[in-house]
Amino acid sequence: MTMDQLKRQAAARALEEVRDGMQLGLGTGSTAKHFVELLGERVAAGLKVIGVPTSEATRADAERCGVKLTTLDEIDHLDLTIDGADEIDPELNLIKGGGGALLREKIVAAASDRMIVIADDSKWVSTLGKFPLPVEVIPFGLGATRRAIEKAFAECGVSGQMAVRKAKDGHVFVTDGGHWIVDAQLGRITDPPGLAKALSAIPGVVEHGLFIGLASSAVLAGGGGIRVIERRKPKGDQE
Ligand SMILES: O=C[C@H](O)[C@H](O)[C@H](O)COP(=O)(O)O
Repeated sequence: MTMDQLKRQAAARALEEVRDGMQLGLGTGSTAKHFVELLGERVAAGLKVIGVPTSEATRADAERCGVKLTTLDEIDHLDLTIDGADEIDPELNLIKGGGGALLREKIVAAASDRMIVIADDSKWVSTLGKFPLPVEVIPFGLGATRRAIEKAFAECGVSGQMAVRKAKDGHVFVTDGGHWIVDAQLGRITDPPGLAKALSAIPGVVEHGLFIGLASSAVLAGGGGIRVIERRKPKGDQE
């Protein structure tokens, strides 16, 4: 089975959790795209849901698939968010933002009663950090922000190369919110909640790709079938 087929299987399993009338957060990336397409098929067959997209790319996909959309200004909460991830650890802490959508993804996940992470099982790791950690920053004062990020890394016992993300055309990658992303090659993040807190305290950091205590469950598709892992601690618990 190809990686893409595994992603679609995980998306299909998560779709089983969707009920008529739900307000959904719609994630970003190649796995979330499968979910939006499968959701579109259910909508065409009569399912009534409304979604909040986490990126302009997902907005376009959802519109193409006939999924009705709204915003977090028009509704006050979401029942369920389905999104992919770049890494998932056994506590269901995540690294997200490989596609640059981390800011809207985190706002949507935080506004949602539940978040299901869908992935092929190559995303499952014992310790986060092999995937470069995306940190979304304001371009103004970037030198100072980078120094503050380095200091936060040192205080949290991690270090590694940082690079401003470039788009395929070689220009600086600009997020949907108009910010830049610094990717940090940390290798091993031993205290994800501690690092998340330290990064959030830096003025030039808009958001970072550590999702702590947000995922309720993970659906992992692999050669041996599908595994569903439930988070043991309540949503928002970072200890
Ligand atoms: O910014 C992008 C998102 O966080 C994605 O959910 C993440 O990068 C995983 O994407 P994919 O499903 O394409 O591996």
